Amino acid sequence: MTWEIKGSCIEEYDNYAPTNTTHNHSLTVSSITHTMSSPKVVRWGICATGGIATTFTKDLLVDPTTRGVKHIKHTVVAAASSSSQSRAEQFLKDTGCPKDAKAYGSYEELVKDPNVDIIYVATPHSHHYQNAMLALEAGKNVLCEKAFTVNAAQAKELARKAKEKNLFLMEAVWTRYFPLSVYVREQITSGRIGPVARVLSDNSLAADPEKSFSDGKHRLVNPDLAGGALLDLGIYSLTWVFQTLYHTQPEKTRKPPKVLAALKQYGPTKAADETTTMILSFPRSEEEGGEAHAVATTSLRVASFPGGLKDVPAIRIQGPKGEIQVFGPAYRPERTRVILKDGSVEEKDWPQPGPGKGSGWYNGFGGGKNDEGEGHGMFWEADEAATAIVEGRKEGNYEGLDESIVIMETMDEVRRQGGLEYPEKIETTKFPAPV
Ligand SMILES: NC(=O)C1=CN([C@@H]2O[C@H](COP(=O)(O)OP(=O)(O)OC[C@H]3O[C@@H](n4cnc5c(N)ncnc54)[C@H](OP(=O)(O)O)[C@@H]3O)[C@@H](O)[C@H]2O)C=CC1
Ligand SMILES: O=C1OC[C@@H](O)[C@H](O)[C@H]1O
Repeated sequence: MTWEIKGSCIEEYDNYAPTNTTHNHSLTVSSITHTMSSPKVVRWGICATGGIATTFTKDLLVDPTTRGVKHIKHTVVAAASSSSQSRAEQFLKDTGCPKDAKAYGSYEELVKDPNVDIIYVATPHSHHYQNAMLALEAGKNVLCEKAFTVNAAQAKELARKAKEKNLFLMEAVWTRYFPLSVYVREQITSGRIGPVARVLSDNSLAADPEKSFSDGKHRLVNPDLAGGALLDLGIYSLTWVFQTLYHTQPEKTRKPPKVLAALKQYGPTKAADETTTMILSFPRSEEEGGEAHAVATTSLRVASFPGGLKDVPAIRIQGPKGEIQVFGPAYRPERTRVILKDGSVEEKDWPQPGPGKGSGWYNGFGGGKNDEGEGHGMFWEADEAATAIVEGRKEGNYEGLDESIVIMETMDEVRRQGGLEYPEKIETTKFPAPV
């Protein structure tokens, strides 16, 4: 096999374009051209065996050429469960992993496996810091589920450790890597709607919490697991705000927002948020359009789409020349609409590619579905992580560690204003956590 890296140019997802459009779509995923006789295989180790680990692993095993990706392939060489080795074995079977993949009964064993190139951390956010640090300390690259950590101090420590060890580290905010998100950012940077003046962003699920999580143990409401709407769902409301108002700015001039927050505690546990709303103000020079505003909101009580209705935009990105609307759940949108001042309207559908229908998604508390073989959309972030490793990059292209840290700082400030603190054992930066 040869794997040649050249100096400049782009890689295209040339088989994947939105439907209902004549738009000529090419996505820049790297700053180098890959010329190869066969794709580079990246070997994954899966840390935890819960809901999202299952969805992600199934997506990893979808043939990348079904989305036009030819320069890399993914394989799963190991998975670990903190509960038992047999659970890891079952996980490997259920997700259709290669027969020789190793099953471990502890995360410590997984990170020592010399065949693993990158670890995907899929534990509750309360545990991301400890689990990602374990992997980095052992010399492994890491893709870590959202929310990256419980607080910004932990995020900074992980970034520091990755740098010290010269390892790749990325927060797994899958939505950022969707072709739909790339398209939206391109509409902004090309100036199509003018400088963005305001963003309205909602990611809310009417989860019926007292009924669905009546014992208070579910990760969405359990303070020991950093429960609440903000870290689980609000991160997507903020993702849309940051990827449109912050990431689209030149790195040198990006400035963190001022934040004003209202946070309602979830009654039964009083240590997780039920509904949180943030007003953000991004400082900008006059040449950049001046100060820009955002309202980002999230809730476990009420829904962005009551009754499953998806005809209300979850995100509205507004500029003087027009507005971009994004439909479907903020974490997995499937349609965009651009409305320009001249009255023209352009709609695009963005179904997830893959062998299945791409119609279901895992929602973290028993709803939704995860159809056999469907493209869920988590492969885009996996492609980015694998591409970075092959290229020798240490961060993701569409959300670097500095940006993950600024977002964690924003959520810290929201929690400070709302009086939401988690137990010290999960807020700590000590590694390993004191028992
Ligand atoms: N990107 C996305 O779309 C989604 C992302 N997520 C994120 O993924 C993470 C996991 O969520 P999800 O898969 O729904 O959660 P689950 O509860 O389904 O799975 C979490 C897994 O983590 C492991 N684990 C380790 N320690 C603990 C602990 N103390 N309590 C509970 N589980 C533990 C367990 O696996 P084992 O016993 O094998 O070690 C468990 O199965 C969260 O950070 C969440 O924000 C969740 C849903 C969707
Ligand atoms: O990341 C997520 O996206 C889908 C949600 O339903 C889930 O709770 C969350 O963790």
